[in-house]
Amino acid sequence: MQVTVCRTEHFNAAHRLHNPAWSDEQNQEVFGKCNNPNYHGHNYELTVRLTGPIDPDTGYVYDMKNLSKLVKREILDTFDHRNLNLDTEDFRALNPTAENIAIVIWQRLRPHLAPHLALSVTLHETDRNSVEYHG
Ligand SMILES: Nc1nc2c(c(=O)[nH]1)N=C([C@H](O)[C@H](O)COP(=O)(O)OP(=O)(O)OP(=O)(O)O)CN2
Ligand SMILES: [Zn+2]
Repeated sequence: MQVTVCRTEHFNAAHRLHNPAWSDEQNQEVFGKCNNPNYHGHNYELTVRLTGPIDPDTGYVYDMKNLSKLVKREILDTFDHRNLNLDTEDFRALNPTAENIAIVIWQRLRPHLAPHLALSVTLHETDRNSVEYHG
């Protein structure tokens, strides 16, 4: 029997959507206000889901306290209250769209989880915009 456990966390970060291979005009046309040279911020809401069998000894798929600690260590400590473009190595050469942020989060978490657990992440960038990545 497979069960999914979920943990939701929040982080605040600034970013700028920009393609350095394009002209300023093209960047403005495609990314609009998200291309603001002085950056802008979002209150990101992140949900991490782990799917797997229930351990008969604990009754847990995965201890959510430990999941919280993992997300804090691997994601929040790096991204919270940072400028994603300037302060993080992850987005030095990668446009910090919601899609790319979700993939980076998944890649940061995956090595720390047992292979039998399926991992997916949902990232809300605004109340109305969200992306999902399942690996
Ligand atoms: N596929 C993607 N499209 C867009 C992304 C993205 O990461 N992936 N990002 C943006 C902007 O950065 C931002 O998320 C959009 O902000 P905004 O237009 O203010 O969105 P809201 O939901 O708050 O406002 P609405 O007016 O309801 O759209 C754009 N696109
Ligand atoms: Zn944005």
